[in-house]
Amino acid sequence: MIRFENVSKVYTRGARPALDGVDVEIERGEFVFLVGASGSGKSTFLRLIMREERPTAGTVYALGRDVGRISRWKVPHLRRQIGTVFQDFRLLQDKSVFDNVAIAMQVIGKPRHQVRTYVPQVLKMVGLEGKERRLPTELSGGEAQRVAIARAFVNRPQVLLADEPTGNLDPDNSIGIMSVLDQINRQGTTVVMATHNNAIVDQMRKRVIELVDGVLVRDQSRGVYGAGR
Ligand SMILES: Nc1ncnc2c1ncn2[C@@H]1O[C@H](COP(=O)(O)OP(=O)(O)OP(=O)(O)O)[C@@H](O)[C@H]1O
Repeated sequence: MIRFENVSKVYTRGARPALDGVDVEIERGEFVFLVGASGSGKSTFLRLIMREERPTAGTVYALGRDVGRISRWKVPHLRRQIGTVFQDFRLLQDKSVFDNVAIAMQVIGKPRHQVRTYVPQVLKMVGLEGKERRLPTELSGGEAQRVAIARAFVNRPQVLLADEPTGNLDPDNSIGIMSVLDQINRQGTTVVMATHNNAIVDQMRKRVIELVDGVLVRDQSRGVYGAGR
């Protein structure tokens, strides 16, 4: 599903690599935490998968393709199959909850009857039934992140990448968000989540990949945040 083969990423010539010789494989249907200190390369790892960056050396495969080499015009097609969620939600502030999610379907040309059917279904799944007409300013942080997840998932991507999705949330809301991500994973979507949230990682007992200064130092199934360190 996702494979890094000896991947390095150097943003600025002469600077320390953001990723340094990373080799790892993530299978279809897995749930993986990516942990490490600030600046250890977690966001870079995710950006390489969605082709926001290209590797300086090595190869990144996602969904059967060499992501660094697909032509520019095929990048949108790749991204359709990869949902993304960020710490800061990134909602359209002047659009309702419903419209924030509907847009993800409309931009890829899904017919209106499908939008009317699937948007309420996915909003229900994330626990926002009855809040379709609210604006983002009328939501709590936890609710806003649920909208962002609904938007990322409504087209049923094969992969969901989440960069610090609980970073702005209190512990209760974080647990709620993790339960939604877990449900999504149980429906078959591969989830890769970068996080500093040790309580969440310790509680979920999923695979943990740890980066230190761009080097993969640990890959543990059913791991915890700071094993053996
Ligand atoms: N666009 C960029 N240009 C230059 N350097 C960058 C760029 N993006 C990231 N870096 C550098 O690459 C390294 C890894 O950054 P990255 O954002 O991947 O780390 P991270 O683990 O996601 O950090 P955080 O937890 O703070 O988000 C850092 O040293 C960072 O300063």
